[in-house]
Amino acid sequence: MKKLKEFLFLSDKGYKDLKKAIVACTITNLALMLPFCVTVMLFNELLNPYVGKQIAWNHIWLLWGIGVVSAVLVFLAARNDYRKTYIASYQESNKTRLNIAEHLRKLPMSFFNTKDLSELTTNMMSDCSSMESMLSSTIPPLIANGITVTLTCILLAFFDWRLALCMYITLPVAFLIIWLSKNYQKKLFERQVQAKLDASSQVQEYLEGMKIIKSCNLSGSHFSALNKALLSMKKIAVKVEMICGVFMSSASMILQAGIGIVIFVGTMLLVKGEIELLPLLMFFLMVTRIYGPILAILSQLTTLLNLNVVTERMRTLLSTSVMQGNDKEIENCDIELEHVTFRYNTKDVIKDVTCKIPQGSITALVGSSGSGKSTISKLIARFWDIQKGTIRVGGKDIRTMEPESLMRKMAFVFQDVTLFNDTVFNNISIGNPNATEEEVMAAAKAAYCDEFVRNMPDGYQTVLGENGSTLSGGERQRISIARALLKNASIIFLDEATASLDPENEVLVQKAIAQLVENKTVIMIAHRLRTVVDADQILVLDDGKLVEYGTHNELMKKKGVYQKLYHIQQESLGWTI
Ligand SMILES: Nc1ncnc2c1ncn2[C@@H]1O[C@H](COP(=O)(O)OP(=O)(O)OP(=O)(O)O)[C@@H](O)[C@H]1O
Repeated sequence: MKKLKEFLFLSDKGYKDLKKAIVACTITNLALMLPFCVTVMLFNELLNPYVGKQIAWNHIWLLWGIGVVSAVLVFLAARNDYRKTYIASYQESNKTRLNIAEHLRKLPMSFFNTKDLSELTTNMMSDCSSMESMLSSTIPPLIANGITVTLTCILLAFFDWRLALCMYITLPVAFLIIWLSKNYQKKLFERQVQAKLDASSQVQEYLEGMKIIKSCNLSGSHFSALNKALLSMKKIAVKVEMICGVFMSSASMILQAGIGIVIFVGTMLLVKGEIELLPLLMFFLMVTRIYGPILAILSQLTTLLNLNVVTERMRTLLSTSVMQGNDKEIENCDIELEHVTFRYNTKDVIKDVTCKIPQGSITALVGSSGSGKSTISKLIARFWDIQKGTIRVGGKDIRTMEPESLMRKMAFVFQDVTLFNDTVFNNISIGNPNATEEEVMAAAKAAYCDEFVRNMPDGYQTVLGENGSTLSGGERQRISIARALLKNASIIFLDEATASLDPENEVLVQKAIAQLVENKTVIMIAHRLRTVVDADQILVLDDGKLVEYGTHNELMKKKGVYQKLYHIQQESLGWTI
């Protein structure tokens, strides 16, 4: 049982609930035997005239009474069983989903580099659902059925051990069939899980790429990839059903052959006068009922034996170590990079970078596309841990800092703004969930959001749709600035937020940014060099190396990479189409 707890990642409460559910299921099973016993006793009374006795009508009425009471008991036991199994298992799987979400938040970004989104969605939804059904409709009934069948077996052996033996003689063979087929079934099951993952990944890609598929008329090739994935999922599902069906039917046929054996042996014993009619009838009745729970055990056993297939991915996910660090406070916001080298996969993308970003300064990161500007800013925010060197904020190595505490000091305004399918108000207040309504409004006003938000159908309570699809680029950008303003972090990262905006929106966003960066340490990733002319220092990156640094004037005088880039951009401004 302890193993089961680890296997299913149960909390202490979940484990206790599971044990309660097993007891509740066993009680239901035992309660279900009451009407059966009453029926046997009724038979006994009604058969009295055939053995020269009188029917005792008071007994019959008493048995009727017991029958009604046992029906009520069955109802109460079933209700209790439902509460203890289903409700508890839904609560537990909800907790597991939240645990996964919480764990994901603490994982380094390198983990997400190796996972695709649909796999994580499957983890949270489908794997948790499988565990939910294990907890509700597989494990408690399976164990309860096991207990009931064993108890019944012992009870029947007291009546007549020979018939009890006949009843259970086929059971080991049926179990053996399922046991021997378990490895084969597991392989099939693994293939089915993989096919489902592939299909959901294809569906996600298809939906995400809908715009491109439509605009480039790619319907044929993309649809065929999706079609192929769905087809192979169907094929493997049919195969699994068929093969599992064959094993289950064989086990069930062999098991139920026990009915014939009981009838045959029972009749022989009756003819020889070694058994009375009533116990024989009881065995006949029992034999038709007992195989139901045993078959249920057999079919659930397959699922239980494949449990690790379902839990394997969850285990990998939940056992991936989270980012370490306990320090919560920093004294200032001076940032220092010392011989920093970093790679995402195999190739170094940041190479031996050493630089200082003083508190309260504006530092611009410039360089050609792919030179490592975004990577440097993500490393300072500890989205990834570096492989060589040290990054310090306020004099402390960021690897010793608790990622959340570090993140509290930082706010980001990126070009690709992420908005949630929630109200405008909630999208802004993500910056500081404890902010009052007035503070949220003030941040929205300062970020020039107030006017367009008030023109929306429900004002601040308007739901934005998935990723704010109903807003323009500039509006989305201003909401993200309001969010950052509300966070009031000391270090601001700007990924040249205005690069893709029209002039009118650009002016508004620039004004909002001016409010945001006042008295802050600012790191801006600049694509257009005219925006960095006033920066306190400019770091020039080339192929992951820091090749130059200084102010605009200093770098222009150097006549190096920066000056070259600057001139190229100046020339391009003069181009017309
Ligand atoms: N998540 C990632 N996984 C693997 N490689 C990545 C990842 N992100 C970036 N890279 C690679 O790292 C290198 C630096 O990328 P980065 O985004 O930091 O450059 P950049 O200077 O910001 O580029 P741009 O100006 O085009 O945004 C590139 O070669 C890029 O392909």
